[in-house]
Amino acid sequence: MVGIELELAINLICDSVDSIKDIEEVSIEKARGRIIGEDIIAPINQPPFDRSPLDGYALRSEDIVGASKENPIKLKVIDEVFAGGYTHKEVKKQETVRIMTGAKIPKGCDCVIRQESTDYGMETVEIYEEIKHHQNYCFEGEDIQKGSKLIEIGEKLTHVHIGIIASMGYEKVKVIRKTKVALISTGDEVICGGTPLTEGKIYDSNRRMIAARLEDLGCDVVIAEVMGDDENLIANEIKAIMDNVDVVFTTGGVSVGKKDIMHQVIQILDAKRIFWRVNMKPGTPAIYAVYKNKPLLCLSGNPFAAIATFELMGKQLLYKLGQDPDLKEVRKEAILQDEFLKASRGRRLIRAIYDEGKVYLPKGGHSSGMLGSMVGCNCLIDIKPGTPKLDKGDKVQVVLL
Ligand SMILES: Nc1nc2c(c(=O)[nH]1)N[C@H]1C(S)=C(S)[C@@H](COP(=O)(O)OP(=O)(O)OC[C@H]3O[C@@H](n4cnc5c(N)ncnc54)[C@H](O)[C@@H]3O)O[C@H]1N2
Ligand code: MOO
Repeated sequence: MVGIELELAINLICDSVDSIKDIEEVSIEKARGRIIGEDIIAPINQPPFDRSPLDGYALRSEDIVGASKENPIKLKVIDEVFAGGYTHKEVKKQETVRIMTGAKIPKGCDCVIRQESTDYGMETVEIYEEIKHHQNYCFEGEDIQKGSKLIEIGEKLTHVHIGIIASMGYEKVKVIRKTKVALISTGDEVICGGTPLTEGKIYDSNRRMIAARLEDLGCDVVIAEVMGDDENLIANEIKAIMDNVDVVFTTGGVSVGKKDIMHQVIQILDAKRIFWRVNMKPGTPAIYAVYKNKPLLCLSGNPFAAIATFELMGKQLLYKLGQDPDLKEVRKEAILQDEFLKASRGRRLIRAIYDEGKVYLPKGGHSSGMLGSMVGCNCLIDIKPGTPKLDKGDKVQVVLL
């Protein structure tokens, strides 16, 4: 093999770029899935006051010792308090306040009795059950203590984080800005959808497919173009867009054909080529270069090769840039449930479906140019070089997508 190992390729790619440090402030409505750019320290207690978890009566537990249905204890109701309100009255011996769930517990009370254990009295109330000190009592700060660290810089915000941030009264949060990506599909045979398909042409799938995947991965696709085979045009375009993006991905034109123009594009740009060819199938002829200190990853035009190498190398590059922990490569051992009869002289990665330790092959072809059988696949089986075939029951390693 003439290329480098996949692991080395990933290391070279990741070592060549710095993580994005730019922070932007976004409304919490838009913050789900973003990487937080600051520690969030609680500015208040949650709940912000001692409150009732029940609809009932707030009282002093010592006043109702021994209370039961047979031996009710009568208390004077001195006020009524709803969630959102409060009373300034202090509850003294043999007194109580009618209270609703979520309302602030009045001074003097140390517990709340549920209304079902009373006669629901308005002026006075009969209590039918004894409860203890601090029973049915929510303390200020019992959920979140003022000053505690709620979210650490670098965490990915889930809906639960958003709930917590919202409970602290914040409307905005600082996050790492999204990774800005440009995509270019090359090849004179590649045309955009919506135009008639003429002889020898094919519709572009790579640009739309990778753009959609980039959205899944939380990136901002700022440019997505179909550009033909003119190396000067492509080089000029990359020159023009590189300042506005963090990374450029291209597909097509990386192999050894007369029109495999990405080699010339890299020369015209005077970009630093880091590697060409990775010891694996699909996507062997991938090229990686650095231009204006930014990454230019050129993938094979074959749609399966393009998406597989994007998943293996492109995703790790995006992980380094945007620091989204969900983008880190995950490998699992699995037991193959089908056979794969093709010999793998070199390392081969094939599409498959992983489910709880088992892995299934999809129906349909496995070649680099075929995308149809990729539907529903959620992993790549990493087949070692020199594997004659895979049998049902073989233990394999998969890379989750
Ligand atoms: N003599 C040799 N020929 C080839 C070799 C080799 O070593 N010696 N390597 C083969 C391998 S492996 C691959 S992979 C391909 C890679 O070719 P390129 O990356 O240069 O890609 P293209 O030739 O431009 O396209 C390949 C294939 O994919 C179709 N394509 C391209 N772009 C798109 C797109 N945006 N959407 C859909 N389909 C696309 C294109 O029409 C070709 O059919 O080279 C082998 N050849
Ligand atoms: O390396 Mo290429 O993607 O197999 O056909």
